Amino acid sequence: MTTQKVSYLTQQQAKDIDEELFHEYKFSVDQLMELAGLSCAASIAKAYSDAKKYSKCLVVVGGGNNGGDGLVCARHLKLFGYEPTVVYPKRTDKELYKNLTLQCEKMDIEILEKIPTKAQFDLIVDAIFGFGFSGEIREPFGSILKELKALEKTIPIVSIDVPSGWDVEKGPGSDESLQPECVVSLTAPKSCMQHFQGKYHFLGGRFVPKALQNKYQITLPEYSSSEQIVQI
Ligand SMILES: NC(=O)C1=CN([C@@H]2O[C@H](COP(=O)(O)OP(=O)(O)OC[C@H]3O[C@@H](n4cnc5c(N)ncnc54)[C@H](O)[C@@H]3O)[C@@H](O)[C@H]2O)[C@@H](O)CC1
Ligand SMILES: [K+]
Repeated sequence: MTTQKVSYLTQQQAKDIDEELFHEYKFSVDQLMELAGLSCAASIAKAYSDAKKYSKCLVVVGGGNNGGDGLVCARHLKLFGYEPTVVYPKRTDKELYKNLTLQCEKMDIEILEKIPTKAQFDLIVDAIFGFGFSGEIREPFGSILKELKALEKTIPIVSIDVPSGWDVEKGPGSDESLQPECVVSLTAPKSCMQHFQGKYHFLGGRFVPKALQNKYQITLPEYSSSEQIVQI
């Protein structure tokens, strides 16, 4: 764990940095998503390293880029020896998402529409909402978050970037706000993470150019050598 200082981003700053990465630095979405999803799987492999004990991972995927990170994460978890199942209630009608879904299917990762009631899982990956979340939670995600909340006391939840149901800046508020055991912040933690009380907080998404970091005056902990993640 690091004791170095870390900055927290407002929702607008997260969106501005995202825009700049794509439009000024000309990264493509799939480039950054691959690194983001990989760092989530790497964080899981670090915090929940016993791939037998935590074999059955349920990856719950939303319709935006946070969901895309979840699909990439599922693929890497499989390569790391876990047995992920994806729940993808509203498939995104874009080529990138279709490709990510196909890649999972071709790696024998089951893709379901609903959370199975009978199956037992060892770990839940929350890839429902990231920094693009706002307003009242719309269905089917309100019901899905309720189902996950009923499981969170017995199964550890790992949230990608922002715990779903949390206001990106103010933190948990509604009854549907998850209380994850682990969060993997991407690029830099969002303001809501100042309210995080879980066990593990990692930073991943090691793709921020120094000039961009300086422009937004973001202080981040140092990644060591070739590591994709650093524990905060
Ligand atoms: N530059 C970056 O920082 C990167 C960000 N990435 C990921 O991209 C995420 C942001 O992606 P997006 O901007 O696509 O946004 P999100 O994926 O956070 O959220 C957008 C999705 O949630 C839905 N949604 C929003 N509010 C809702 C509500 N109240 N009820 C129901 N549905 C709601 C939208 O319809 C949309 O499908 C980040 O959190 C991170 O996970 C990574 O993929 C790569 C790089
Ligand atoms: K999330």
